Amino acid sequence: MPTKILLEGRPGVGKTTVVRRLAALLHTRDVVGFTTDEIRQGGARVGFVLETTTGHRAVLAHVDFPGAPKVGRYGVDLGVMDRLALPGLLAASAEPLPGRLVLIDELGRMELYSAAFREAVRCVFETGIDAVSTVHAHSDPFTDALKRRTDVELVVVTRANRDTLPGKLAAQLEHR
Ligand SMILES: Nc1ncnc2c1ncn2[C@@H]1O[C@H](COP(=O)(O)OP(=O)(O)OP(=O)(O)O)[C@@H](O)[C@H]1O
Repeated sequence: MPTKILLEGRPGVGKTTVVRRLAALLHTRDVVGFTTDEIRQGGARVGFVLETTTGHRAVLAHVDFPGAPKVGRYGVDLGVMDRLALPGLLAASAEPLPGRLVLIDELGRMELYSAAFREAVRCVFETGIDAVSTVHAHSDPFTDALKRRTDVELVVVTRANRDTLPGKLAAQLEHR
């Protein structure tokens, strides 16, 4: 049975750091997916950049982007989800090769504005592929349904466990 792990955490608790460290520890896995990180300017957060595991980067959201959609102060460029985030997820679920692992950071309000992304995530969770995804702690019908799935392990990321989680998860995912 494939391993599906959701890493839930409050904003800024360290979810992206956990999945980046995890990816660096996964020597036997072919990791496909993306992470999102904040862009800071003069100490203030001004946007978010999306980076694929293959090294492609683009600004997903920025205070200077007009939107729509807008999430808080940020205009979101949904084209970035289509161009960068989706192809890897769709390819991985279409052909769930042995050793492949999907990494998604994160299932958050900005990313979930894309209906195509939601559909790609649904495919990943329906297919027999291992997946690790970070997820916001907000209540939301799409992510609430994923969290309720009996085949999903929901792990809450806290300041107390964020340093040990990458190693624990790597051990779980490498010994297969
Ligand atoms: N294990 C850690 N030890 C020390 N600092 C950390 C650790 N993990 C994260 N941080 C710091 O906390 C901040 C937020 O980390 P990170 O971006 O990983 O959190 P996040 O939960 O993904 O945030 P967001 O909700 O904005 O996506 C960063 O400045 C990061 O350097």
